[in-house]
Amino acid sequence: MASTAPVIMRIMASSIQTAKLAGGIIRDVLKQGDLGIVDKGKNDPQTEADRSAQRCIIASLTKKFPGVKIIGEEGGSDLNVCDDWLVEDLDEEFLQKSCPAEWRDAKPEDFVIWVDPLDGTAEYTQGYVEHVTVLIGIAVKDAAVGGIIHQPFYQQPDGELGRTIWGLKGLGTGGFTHSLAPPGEFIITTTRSHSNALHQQALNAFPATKILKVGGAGFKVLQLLEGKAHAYVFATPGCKKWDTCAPEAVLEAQGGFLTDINGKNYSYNADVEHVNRQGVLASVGENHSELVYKIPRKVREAVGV
Ligand SMILES: Nc1ncnc2c1ncn2[C@@H]1O[C@H](COP(=O)(O)OS(=O)(=O)O)[C@@H](OP(=O)(O)O)[C@H]1O
Ligand SMILES: [Mg+2]
Ligand SMILES: [Mg+2]
Ligand SMILES: [Mg+2]
Repeated sequence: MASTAPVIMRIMASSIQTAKLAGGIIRDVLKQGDLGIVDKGKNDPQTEADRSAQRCIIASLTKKFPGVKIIGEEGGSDLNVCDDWLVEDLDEEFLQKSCPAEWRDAKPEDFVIWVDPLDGTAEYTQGYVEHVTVLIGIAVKDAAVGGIIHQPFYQQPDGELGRTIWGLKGLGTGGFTHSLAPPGEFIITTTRSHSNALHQQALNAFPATKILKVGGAGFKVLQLLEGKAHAYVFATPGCKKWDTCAPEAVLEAQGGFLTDINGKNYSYNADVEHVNRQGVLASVGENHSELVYKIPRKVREAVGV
């Protein structure tokens, strides 16, 4: 029987299942060995895994939600996919949850789904597979509201590969255990493949006890959620709306913040510029605005207030 749950609950439940299948495709491409790397720009690779995972996600979500706008990192995809790549089912456990009142009446035309089929592509090609995530972000009008972060290479205690983290503002999060980062330290997580002089100036302004250089916006936000870092700093343009929509929604559903370096949330409607011009600053604590003011004015002015 078709579910009568509100649209946002069905999009979330379908995205959970779709992200898992996309994760399997990403593992399969690596196993088979020919990554089919194409350079989209400087330090901006695309592989067969990015292309195939995107086709699976966009074809599945388009078929299930024909009235919803979907924007994927890898551009227009051929939606004519084999049945094995079409996800029909919804995550039943998620569907049992109660929909927060604020999203209950949202209509298909209110949504934009931002898809990053493989976040951390540079790291995927270099063997840092634990940094890789599949990101499906759900915006209602301007706001990032729901998100799925799937880690295809996460090893479960029973040996199974992959785990799926979700967050919906007003409902909460699932799929991981939230921990706070160690008090008395200040650990920053940041890019390992897209640094520059401006970004370095911002990093230098923080009293960091440790700097973790890892790939992907999804993985960095997981480090915040699991207490491995206190703040995620990226003080330069480069990452895009599909990098931040899902991580922002999951982090904020857990009480954290993901904003530009001026402390402002990005907009995620269908007409926004894809590049996050004012960088990224994310944290789990209640001192987010203090972090904003640590970034030197000259960095802020160069990136654009
Ligand atoms: N300068 C530049 N050029 C092109 N692409 C860029 C740039 N900076 C960040 N990104 C994209 O942002 C995603 C995360 O990359 P990083 O971990 O290096 O940076 S970040 O700190 O999370 O922004 C990662 O997304 P994926 O392409 O999905 O892997 C990067 O491609
Ligand atoms: Mg990319
Ligand atoms: Mg990305
Ligand atoms: Mg990507």
